[in-house]
Amino acid sequence: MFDQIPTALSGVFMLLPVVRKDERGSFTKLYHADCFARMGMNRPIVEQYVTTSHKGVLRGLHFQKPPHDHDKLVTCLSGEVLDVVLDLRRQSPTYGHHCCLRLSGEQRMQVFVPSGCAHGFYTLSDQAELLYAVSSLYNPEYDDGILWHSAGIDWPDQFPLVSQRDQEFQAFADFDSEF
Ligand SMILES: Cc1cn([C@H]2C[C@H](O)[C@@H](COP(=O)(O)OP(=O)(O)O[C@H]3O[C@@H](C)C(=O)[C@@H](O)[C@H]3O)O2)c(=O)[nH]c1=O
Repeated sequence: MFDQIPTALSGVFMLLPVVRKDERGSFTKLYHADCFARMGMNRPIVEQYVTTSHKGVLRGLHFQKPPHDHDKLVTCLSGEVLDVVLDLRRQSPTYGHHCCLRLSGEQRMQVFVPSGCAHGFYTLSDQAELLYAVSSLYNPEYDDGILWHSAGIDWPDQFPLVSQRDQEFQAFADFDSEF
C-alpha cells in the first residue's frame, strides 16, 4: 500500500502512497496502523495539523524534546517543498547529518521523521500544504528547534521568509542533544 524508500538517515523514510485516480479525481490512503507498524513506525498518532505556506517560506527545524518527543509523519497534500530532516540522535551513525527530499503534493509524498530528528522545509511552489501526524501532544514548553542555516544544509534560497521564532533558535553547534 506504501512504497518505503530509505534515506541517508537511519529510521527516516520517504513513503509513496498509492494514488488511485478515476474520472472523479483521486483516492489516497495516508496512514494504516498495521502497514506502518510493519515498517517499524508503531507509535500511535495522537494529533494532526496542516500548514499552508507561500513560495519562499521556510519552516523549521523543529522537534519536541523528551519526555514529550514524538515521531512525525509529514504528507505533502499540494504544491512542492524541499523537505529536510536533521539527525539529533547522539548514538546515531548519522548524528548531525541531514537529508533533503523533494516532496510533491500530486503524489501525496510522505516523510517519516522519528523522534530525535528535527524537521523543516522550504516551499518551492506558489503554495504548498503539508499535513503532520504526530505521536505525542503539542507541548509548547518542550517544542524546540535548530537555527535553519546552522546545520550545513544547502537551502535553495539565502533569504527565505522565516518566522521570528525560527530565526531565534539555537545554532546546531550550540545544541546539547538530549536524544
Ligand atoms: C506545532 C504547533 C503549533 N501550535 C501553535 C503555536 C503558534 O501559535 C502557531 C504556529 O506555530 P509554529 O510557528 O511553531 O508553526 P510552524 O512553524 O508551522 O511549525 C511546524 O513546522 C514544521 C516544520 C513542522 O515540522 C511542524 O511539526 C511544526 O513544528 O500554532 C499549536 O497550537 N499546536 C502545535 O502542534
